Amino acid sequence: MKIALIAHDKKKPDMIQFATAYEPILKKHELYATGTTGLRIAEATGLNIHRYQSGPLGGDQEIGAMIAQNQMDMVIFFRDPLTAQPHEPDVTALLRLVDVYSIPLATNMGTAEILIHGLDRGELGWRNLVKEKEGDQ
Ligand SMILES: O=C(CO)COP(=O)(O)O
Repeated sequence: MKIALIAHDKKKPDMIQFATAYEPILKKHELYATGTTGLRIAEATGLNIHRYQSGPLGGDQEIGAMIAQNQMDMVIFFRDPLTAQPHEPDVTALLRLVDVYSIPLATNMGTAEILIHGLDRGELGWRNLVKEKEGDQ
């Protein structure tokens, strides 16, 4: 499965904690991240992670483009609900595409834990069916 990991600055410690705790599960999947989040995760863990641009420089949009091509299976995006972001329109656009394509999304640690356990139990298998169907068209 392809998983996007994104965290706003004040939520990066949460993301590091999450990626460290679930490294054994995450390492079985293809990981993508916005620039700084990806760098921090790579520094803190042994995870191999494809890094896009930093969020404010277009990273959210790059991940959005993958979603638009049905190439992303799960998004874990620890947003900071208390700080204004200069690229808020990009954040909104990414979250909109997640809903357009019914991609499982966690915006906080509580939901991320549930998603990652579901992923490990193989509960995202339906994504392969969606992708196979897309390929048929
Ligand atoms: O701003 C972000 C998502 O909107 C995250 O970007 P960085 O991972 O580059 O800090």
